[in-house]
Parts: sequence; structure tokens; C-alpha cells
Amino acid sequence: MELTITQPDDWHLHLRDGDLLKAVIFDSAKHFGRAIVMPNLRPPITTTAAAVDYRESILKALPTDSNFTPLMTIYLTDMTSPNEIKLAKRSGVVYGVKLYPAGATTNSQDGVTDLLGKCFPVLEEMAEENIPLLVHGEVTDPSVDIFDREKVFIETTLEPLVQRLPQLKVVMEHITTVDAVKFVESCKEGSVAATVTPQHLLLNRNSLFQGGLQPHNYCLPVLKREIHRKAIVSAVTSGSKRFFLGTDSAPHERRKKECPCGCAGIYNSPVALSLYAKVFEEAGALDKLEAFASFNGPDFYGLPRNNSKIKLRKAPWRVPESLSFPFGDIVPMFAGETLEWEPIPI
Ligand SMILES: NC(=O)N[C@@H](CC(=O)O)C(=O)O
Ligand SMILES: [Zn+2]
Ligand SMILES: [Zn+2]
Repeated sequence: MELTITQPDDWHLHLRDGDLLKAVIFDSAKHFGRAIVMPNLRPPITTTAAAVDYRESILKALPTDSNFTPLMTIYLTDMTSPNEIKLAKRSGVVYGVKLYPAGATTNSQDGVTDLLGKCFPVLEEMAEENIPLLVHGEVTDPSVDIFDREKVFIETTLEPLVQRLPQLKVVMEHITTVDAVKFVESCKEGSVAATVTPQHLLLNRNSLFQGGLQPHNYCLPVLKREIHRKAIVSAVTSGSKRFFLGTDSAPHERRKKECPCGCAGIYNSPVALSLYAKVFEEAGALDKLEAFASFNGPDFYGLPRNNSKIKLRKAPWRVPESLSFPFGDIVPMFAGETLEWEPIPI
């Protein structure tokens, strides 16, 4: 069996920089036409000038025959000025501003401490310039249970934000709960949307502990209960335009995952399309895969859909145990397992 669909884009991707960038970019460029590239480098990409430079280094790292287009983002801080938003819009290469609540996830230490208090003029400028806010939606209060941090973030930050600034476009990134599904569905279509990762569609929190501690299934927001996974699967396979593909592929070297204080992030670029196809097939909704993977994202961002196509062939293929590079190994999601759908560019 074969399925031919419009080439998908990845609306949430970590490409890193240096050797890691060169190691991972091929896996994204092979399957995806474009990707929203997250700015959480060290130091973070907080200005348009830095985003322009980062974009150049991504283009340099690409194979020469690749048409892959990086869509850049800037990292919001308490100090970001409304003028930076004007520069971002004028650059023509920045497509979003990323909100990391300070301390929420990998390289978020320079993130925002009080969104509505400190960043409101910047948010107003973003609404004016039609630049979406891309949100890592978790509170960082250590007294809030880690499994409740998304829900509490919706109540304390997103609901008031959408109420005060309904013109601002918001993407709730990597949603993990039924609460996020309900919130996105309650907002105006075209103003609030969500990306969904393969891991949050396929795994629940048992996968963190199955047969022992599983560091390669650890990402943020952390995997949740089965009821949440089911709600997210229903949402994306319903055909709703509010949900689209964002892998959150987040490579870390093996030694930074398999250690006493392992990093959060799952490297899923090599397997993402196979896994999304599996989810839609199991839900009896393969006919809805193309809109999720290739239409809803560009439609939300106001960009054209891709013209190129990709084929998914239903044939078993084995995911490598690990990927070796001169600087070390990266263990991909579902390492060593056999998957059913193989993407073939055409
Ligand atoms: N998802 C993750 O677990 N990690 C991401 C950061 C993020 O998207 O929160 C990373 O950059 O490693
Ligand atoms: Zn995140
Ligand atoms: Zn991410």
C-alpha cells in the first residue's frame, strides 16, 4: 500500500547549532519542506540579527540539492522591545516569537518571568504585525505538580492572554492534555492553534518507566496519562484545522540523556512521519493525515502549501539503535524497533 501526500512541514523543530546541526539537519530536510526552527540555543536567538545569522548557518549545513526552508523564530525575554518585532517582520525570515517561561525547559533560563506584566507592549506589537506567539505552555512554580503544569498555565496565562489580546495569534506548542485540546477548541479558529508531537500521540507516562527508567522517552512537557493521549489522538484525527504537525524533535547526545541528570528532549525526526501515519491509520483516519501534516500549518501561518509530494509506503523498516557521529551518538525515538510506514521523497 502507498499513500501520496503534499510534502509536510514541521512547525516545531530544534536544529541546534555547530556539529549537532550538521548531524541532524539531513533527517528533517529529507522529509519536510519547511520547519519552524526553535531559538533555544546557548546563547538564545533573541534578536532578528541573530536569527538572520542562524538561518545562514542552517542553509550552509544543508545538502546542496535541498529545497528545505528554515522559518526562523526569536526568543522572547523580559527585555525584548516592540521595535525588535518591527525588525522581525521587516526581515521577511522571522515567522514567530517563542515564549519560554523562565526555567520551564532546555535553555529557558533567559525566558520570560511575567508575560502579561512585562511583555504586554511586545505582544501588542506582535498582534499589530501579525506575528504569532509560540508557547511552551507550562508554569514553572515548583509547588505545582509536574503533570499539572500545562493545565495551570492555561488557566493562569493563556486564558487571560487570549481575553486581553484576542487579535494575537497563538500556537500552543506540543500539547499534552485534554485540557489543552479543550482550550484550543474553545478559541476562535485561526487565532489559536496547537502543534502535536509523535510522542504525545503514541506514548503515555508508563513509557517513562516500562522495564526501568527510560531516558529516551523523557521530554517536556512530560508524557501524561492515557486519557490525555486519547484526547489528543481524537482531536488530530477529527480533521480539525486547529491542530498541526510539530515534531518537537530535540536531539541531545546519548551521554547527556543517559546520565544522572538527563536532558529533556526526544530525537524523532527520522521516525516522525512513520509514527504520525501509524496514529492516523490506527484511528481509521488516514484520509485526514495530509491536512494535519501539510495543510493546517501553512493555512494558520498564512503561507502557501507546498507543491511537492511525498510518498509513504507501507513496508517494514528498522529504526537504527543509534546514530553515530564524530562527537558522539544520538539515540532516535523507537530505536531498534520496526515501523510500518516508510517516507519516500518524490
Ligand atoms: N521538548 C523538550 O523536551 N526539549 C526541548 C525544549 C522544548 O521544546 O521544551 C529541547 O530543546 O531540548
Ligand atoms: Zn517546549
Ligand atoms: Zn521544543
